[in-house]
Amino acid sequence: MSPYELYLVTDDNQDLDTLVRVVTQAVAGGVTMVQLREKHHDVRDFIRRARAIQPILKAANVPLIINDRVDVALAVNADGVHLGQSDMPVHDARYLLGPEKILGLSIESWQQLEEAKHLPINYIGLSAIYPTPTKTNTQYHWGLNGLKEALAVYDKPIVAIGGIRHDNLADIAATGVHGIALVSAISHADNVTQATRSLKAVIQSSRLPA
Ligand SMILES: Cc1ncc(COP(=O)(O)OP(=O)(O)O)c(N)n1
Ligand SMILES: Cc1nc(C(=O)O)sc1CCOP(=O)(O)O
Ligand SMILES: [Mg+2]
Repeated sequence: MSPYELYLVTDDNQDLDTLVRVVTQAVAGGVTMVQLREKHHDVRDFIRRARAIQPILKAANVPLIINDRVDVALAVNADGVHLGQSDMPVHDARYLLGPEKILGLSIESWQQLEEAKHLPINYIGLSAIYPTPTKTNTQYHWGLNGLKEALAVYDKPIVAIGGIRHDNLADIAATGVHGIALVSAISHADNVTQATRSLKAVIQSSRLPA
């Protein structure tokens, strides 16, 4: 099983109590990785929110990934960082984080995919599979065929992100992609645990036999 299989990216609009509830319930439902994504809070709140969810994730052995900020990841001793194309360059991040931490990079074009083959990263986020209201500044939409082609030419794990929900999940999972990252399908569910279990069941039943 890939550690990226069902990857929750948190909703930065949710207050601390909601964040803790969503992460607790998503872990109960079987998420395999959690990224804390903060776009509005200051660095103190970012660290506070990371420390609030960290014990829940540690108890369940679910890695905590910090979005954008290597300093926050180092401060809380998170398991890794996810960087975009305008965040800290990956060589600098790898130098600061050391060889063991998980480092992910968003890939928004075929040229970036080619360049990523030579970078010291653990996985890429294929940005974005479909347009999504959760992040409106995505540069390119890979679609199902782009995802399949990327899987054919890139050797490290690929995480699909953007506009993935219950009704299009099976097709994405059937490509054999290593991970599926979701914000709203988990964070905005009425019953987070049940939604997570159900998403995971779709992923596992859609995978081609090895
Ligand atoms: C798993 C994953 N993939 C892509 C992204 C997007 O990162 P980025 O391009 O840096 O955009 P922001 O999330 O920082 O707005 C991601 N966060 N996670
Ligand atoms: C955080 C993020 N990054 C993306 C990218 O394509 O780089 S899309 C995205 C948000 C995904 O939200 P939802 O699952 O609600 O569509
Ligand atoms: Mg970023």
